[in-house]
Amino acid sequence: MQDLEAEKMNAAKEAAKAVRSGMTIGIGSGSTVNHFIRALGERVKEEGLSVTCVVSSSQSRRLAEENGLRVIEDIPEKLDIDFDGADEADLKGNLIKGGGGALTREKIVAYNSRELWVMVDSTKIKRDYLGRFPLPVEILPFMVSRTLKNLEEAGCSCSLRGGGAYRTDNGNVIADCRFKRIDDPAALERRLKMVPGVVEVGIFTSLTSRIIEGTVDGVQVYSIPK
Ligand SMILES: O=C(CO)[C@H](O)[C@H](O)COP(=O)(O)O
Repeated sequence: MQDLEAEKMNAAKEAAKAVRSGMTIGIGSGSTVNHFIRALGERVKEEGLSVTCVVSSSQSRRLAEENGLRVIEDIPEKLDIDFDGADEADLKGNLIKGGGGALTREKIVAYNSRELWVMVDSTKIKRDYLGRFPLPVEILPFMVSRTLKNLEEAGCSCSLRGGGAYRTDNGNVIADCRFKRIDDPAALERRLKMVPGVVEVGIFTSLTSRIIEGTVDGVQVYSIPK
């Protein structure tokens, strides 16, 4: 049986090796990122690395601080590298994110970083098309039933995460949108962002620089040309 946790850990440990003292990095959210934070925390403790980070969720913030990382909220310069996970990734670097609900801050952090390194287990890599994982879209709670209908006009069926009870760190709700398949991620991202009430769409395009896929005994690294 595949040990996905071991794959995530291998990807995270490999990524953590790239951090150098003095860097300011982005840190996303999720179980793979949690492995990354712990691996980096060990390096901070053992090697005395000085690392500053901007994190994309309250949960990652807690773990980062517990592991001795310095967390800041804002910075005028771009971050050196953003390290994050994904729910799906293709080999052009298109991603579906937001399984953990932190997609808006994750996209802000990724956009404002020189590089985005994505750490995934082998089940997340999709060689044909994205869209088996329901696409998370963060929306305002105001007139939410109309926003869901407007999203469905793009060819999906939507449900509110937790029946509407789930709230993001920004106080919004998440619509999980089921498409049969996503053939043109960039066009769909643009289309959904036009719907009033949509705060952010969990499709990430043109941001990824590197995908680190954890395998049973190591990693496979894919560099994504810009
Ligand atoms: O986008 C995310 C959170 O919003 C995560 O990166 C994504 O859900 C993957 O999580 P995990 O590493 O637990 O599989």
